[in-house]
Amino acid sequence: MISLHGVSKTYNEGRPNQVTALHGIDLAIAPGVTVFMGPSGSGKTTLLSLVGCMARPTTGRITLDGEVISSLPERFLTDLRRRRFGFVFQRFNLIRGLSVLENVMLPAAPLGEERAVVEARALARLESLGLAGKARMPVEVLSGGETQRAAIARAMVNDAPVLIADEPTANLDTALTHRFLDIVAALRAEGKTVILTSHDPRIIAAAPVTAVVEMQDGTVLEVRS
Ligand SMILES: Nc1ncnc2c1ncn2[C@@H]1O[C@H](COP(=O)(O)OP(=O)(O)OP(=O)(O)O)[C@@H](O)[C@H]1O
Repeated sequence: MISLHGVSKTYNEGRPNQVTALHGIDLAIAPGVTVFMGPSGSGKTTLLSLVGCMARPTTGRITLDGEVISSLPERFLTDLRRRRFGFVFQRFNLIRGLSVLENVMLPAAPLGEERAVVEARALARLESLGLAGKARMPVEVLSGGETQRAAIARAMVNDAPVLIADEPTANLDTALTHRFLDIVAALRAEGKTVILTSHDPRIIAAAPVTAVVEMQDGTVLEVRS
């Protein structure tokens, strides 16, 4: 369970271009699939970056399974980020010149596990996402949908309990969106917490979604679950 207590975020504090992106958010995110929606600029990406410990709130605190994560020193935060969170970026950010398998194994490198252990886990993830046959190929040969699945495999290689994805279906057609939702349903069945932002009505109406959080002007307008 992730909890936000009075979380605010102000960018460029004290400067003429100061923007308060989040205003005193109180919210609980349970295991399952939570989708953040709302107009552009309503604070969705900012909220995801705070929950994923990529930035710190200006005020308030965030807890993960009861542990305060919003005020940890940077060196603990980096480790926590690697072990507890997987990220799928909108552009997927796979590294060209490396194979699919090498890309998927990357987030495990700093954790110091044996290469064979990580490779087995990465291959198992690729297999479950239907990409085992492409593991040794360069990422450049993947289609759009395959690239997304490789990015999900990479995000999940450390078996993190929380997957965060910003607009994951923005560039996908209907068939690939449904495929993505099947993957999300499988992650939910594994007991993971999946946190998404989306403008896509197909996602919001989808079966695996457990909660929809509607944001407006840096506040939570409504939570439907
Ligand atoms: N790094 C930053 N520096 C300054 N202002 C920022 C920064 N990131 C976001 N903002 C501002 O914070 C507000 C919320 O932005 P955010 O990206 O969180 O919204 P969003 O709901 O994710 O929008 P979109 O749907 O367009 O991605 C906006 O006014 C934006 O301009």
